[in-house]
Amino acid sequence: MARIEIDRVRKRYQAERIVDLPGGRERPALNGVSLRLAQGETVSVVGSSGCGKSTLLKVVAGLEYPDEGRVLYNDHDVTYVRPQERGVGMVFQDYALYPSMKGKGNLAYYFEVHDRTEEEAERRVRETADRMGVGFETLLGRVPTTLSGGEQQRVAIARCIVREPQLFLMDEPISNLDAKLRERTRVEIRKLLRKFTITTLYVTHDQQEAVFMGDRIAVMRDGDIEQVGTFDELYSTPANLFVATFIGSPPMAVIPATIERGEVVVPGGTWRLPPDLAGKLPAGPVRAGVRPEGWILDAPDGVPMPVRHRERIPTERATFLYGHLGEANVAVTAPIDHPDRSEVAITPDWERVYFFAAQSEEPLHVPGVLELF
Ligand SMILES: Nc1ncnc2c1ncn2[C@@H]1O[C@H](COP(=O)(O)OP(=O)(O)OP(=O)(O)O)[C@@H](O)[C@H]1O
Repeated sequence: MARIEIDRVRKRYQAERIVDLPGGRERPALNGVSLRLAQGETVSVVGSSGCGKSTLLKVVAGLEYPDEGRVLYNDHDVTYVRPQERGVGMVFQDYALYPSMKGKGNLAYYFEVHDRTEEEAERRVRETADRMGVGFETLLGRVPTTLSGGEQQRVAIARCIVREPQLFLMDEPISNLDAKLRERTRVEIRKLLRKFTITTLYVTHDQQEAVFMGDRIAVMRDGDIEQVGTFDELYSTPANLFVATFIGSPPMAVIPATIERGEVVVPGGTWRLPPDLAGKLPAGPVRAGVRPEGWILDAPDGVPMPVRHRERIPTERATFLYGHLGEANVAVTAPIDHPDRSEVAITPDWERVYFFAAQSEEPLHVPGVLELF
């Protein structure tokens, strides 16, 4: 197990394959990324396609070398150490099991190529199988083609664990599985990670999976990490508008607004600001950010919102009402028995509303945070 430090890593692929940004600018796959993982911690790396997640993982594994920056395991600089000397276990989307070997052979192969004794291999495979939990033993006697995707992924994970890696690197390990199996397998992986407490970097494009797996979550965009934190930190104190809208489902509504004489003017109406907020926000255009649970329904100063559709969430005893204010998509949490109406009136709960600059992603006001200026 190791403490990992990724220190200002920059990685640019060959010029002809670099992604172009609008305006002819080019950007590297990693743009000076820093991240620390505590011993035994799982950090999820989440972001949309092409943002650099896999490249980050490859640099940490030693499969790619950075142009600048360093990677340290327990304070040792391993930036240019070969992957096989780093003690990392890697699990990818395609299971990459040795197809001709049974589960047991897949686990024991490492000991064979490293000239370890058969007794050691036997003992370690047995210990790992025991720790992998119920039903794993039976997978040892089967070849990969006879296993389901989830089973193959369990064998792939066990094949890493049997080598006692310092670090686990997982890149979309369950994205090839169907929805039901994905759910089951993610619970299983999470349990294993907790049980073995191996430091893990877990890459996914799925926000919910990132939240489920990670002790902390790193949100990436265009080669940069925008913010790292627990789900609660990212949800309640997002560093910018991108993180605010990326984390949370349904997402935060972002409503173009104008601050004028202590009021917020939005498409379809006006809300009066409480005095502390009125004194804090600059007059002129801003963007108001409100999460589904941050609305008050049918207050006297509510702005009308036509309800386009409703989604009942029985497990939460709630209904989401979806509509628009101007161009902005809005989701509102309502009680499960909220009457089916074509229009509701909505007012932000001022204790929960965010304000962002109109032209940049900078937060102007984050609820619960006293001073941003
Ligand atoms: N071998 C390569 N050569 C050239 N460009 C590459 C190479 N690998 C990745 N890239 C580019 O670098 C950027 C980051 O890619 P990367 O695979 O790290 O993103 P990602 O976030 O993992 O994406 P995805 O979720 O689609 O796998 C992308 O623009 C990609 O096209």
